[in-house]
Amino acid sequence: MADTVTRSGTTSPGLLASLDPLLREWLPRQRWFAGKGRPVTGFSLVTATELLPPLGRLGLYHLLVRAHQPGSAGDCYQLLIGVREALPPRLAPALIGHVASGPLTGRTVYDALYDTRPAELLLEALRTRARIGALRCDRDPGQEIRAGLVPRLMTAEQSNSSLVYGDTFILKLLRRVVPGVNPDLELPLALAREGCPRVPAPTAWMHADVDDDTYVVGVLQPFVQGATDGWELALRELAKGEDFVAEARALGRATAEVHGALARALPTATLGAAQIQPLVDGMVVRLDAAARAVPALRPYAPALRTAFSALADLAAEGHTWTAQRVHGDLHLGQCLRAPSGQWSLIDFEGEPARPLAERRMPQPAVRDVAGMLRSFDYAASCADPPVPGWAHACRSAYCAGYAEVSGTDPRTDPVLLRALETDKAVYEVVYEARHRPDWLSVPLSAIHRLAADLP
Ligand SMILES: Nc1ncnc2c1ncn2[C@@H]1O[C@H](COP(=O)(O)OP(=O)(O)O)[C@@H](O)[C@H]1O
Ligand SMILES: O=P(O)(O)O[C@H]1O[C@H](CO)[C@@H](O[C@H]2O[C@H](CO)[C@@H](O)[C@H](O)[C@H]2O)[C@H](O)[C@H]1O
Repeated sequence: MADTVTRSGTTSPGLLASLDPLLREWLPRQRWFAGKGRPVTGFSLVTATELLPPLGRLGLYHLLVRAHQPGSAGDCYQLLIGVREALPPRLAPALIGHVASGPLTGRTVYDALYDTRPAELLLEALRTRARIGALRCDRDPGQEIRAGLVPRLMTAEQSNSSLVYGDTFILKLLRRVVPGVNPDLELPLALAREGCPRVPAPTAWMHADVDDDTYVVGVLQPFVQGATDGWELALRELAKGEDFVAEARALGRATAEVHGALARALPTATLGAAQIQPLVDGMVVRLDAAARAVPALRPYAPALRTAFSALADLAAEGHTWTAQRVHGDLHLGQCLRAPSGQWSLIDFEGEPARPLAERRMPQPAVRDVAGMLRSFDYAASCADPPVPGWAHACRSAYCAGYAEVSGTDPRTDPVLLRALETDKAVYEVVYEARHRPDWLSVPLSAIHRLAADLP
């Protein structure tokens, strides 16, 4: 690969100027674009690496670009831009546009993740630990990567983009990137070191080095073949009127296994009043912001605040909690069930909208439990006709499974659980209002229950 790759630089400024009008139109339409609802007013280049020169049939650029928007410094996105004379019909969905000015005038540019050759180049770069321009690949020497695996782009609704190679590996290319240690690589690596089998161990990874900053831009891991995610499975069982108790219990056990391994692998902390107060303050700030953004939440805000103040009160009385690294955005869709029945947890990025430093802070492990409990509630809300008691049975089984492995039933700390479930439901209200307004009633019905402090 090295001989087909040249370090970029000279063409980059002209390159971005010529892409600018096309990206302004294309970027906001992408599922993974985080700045929805605000116009993109321009771009600046963070780094550009020419992977294939645009002289032949196919040119290829790896870019990190900052998209400027009113009211923020602008998020940085990873783009893999292909350049061709014209797009074959199979690449029509990848079209970004036709360049009207600058060094690529007259050429067609497109999202190269849809294209076989660029996807192959990425795997080859990881396999060979390539260093190309800003890109630096590394891999686990203990795992073999066979050359020549056939790539396909996943079509699932995602916050990032993933390529599957021969049903053997999956490469997640992070779209919105921030400099620093990314928990989506950090935690699976730590779990692999602990020998935890509940999380696919990273096989290889790619960084972009820009001045003093390092961005994690891609993580390759074994593909769990024939897996079904917990959300799909739960909906399937609900549609048949079947309970999900055995799976919920297995998920509780899997979550506790992962928590145990994370607590062994990475620092833990004790949270007393001094540490709980900022945590509670954060919950209140998020609630207030959510109530400003979503008017339907406002009538519940005073009652919801009592869930948070009760936690602060308990801390003031001298109660302490253990904090550790957690998944941070655990829900049924982040759990994969292999045909063997084994569960794996994926996507350790945390809630994407939160600052990285916050996502990497030790927290009560019950935060993940609260996420899963909310998820059973979500699934039950989708059932038509409703299956009475389904969510309650799953929630109980999940907590019981968690207790079997960890020795602690999350329900024995109802104040913490209610605060964290409330915080999650508030997050979901904002998430749904922003991304899926038709679903807003799902977290709002939980808000109604939590505000009344009902089980
Ligand atoms: N190791 C894996 N094996 C099989 N499928 C996977 C694996 N990792 C992710 N997936 C699939 O890819 C989808 C997206 O992965 P995820 O890490 O959640 O990405 P995102 O952060 O973009 O949401 C998952 O919902 C799952 O269907
Ligand atoms: O998987 P992501 O990291 O992109 O997570 C985001 O999207 C999720 C929806 O796809 C969202 O999850 C919410 O909806 C799920 C059902 O679709 C439900 O199972 C979850 O419990 C609920 O929170 C997640 O909150 C968001 O961060």
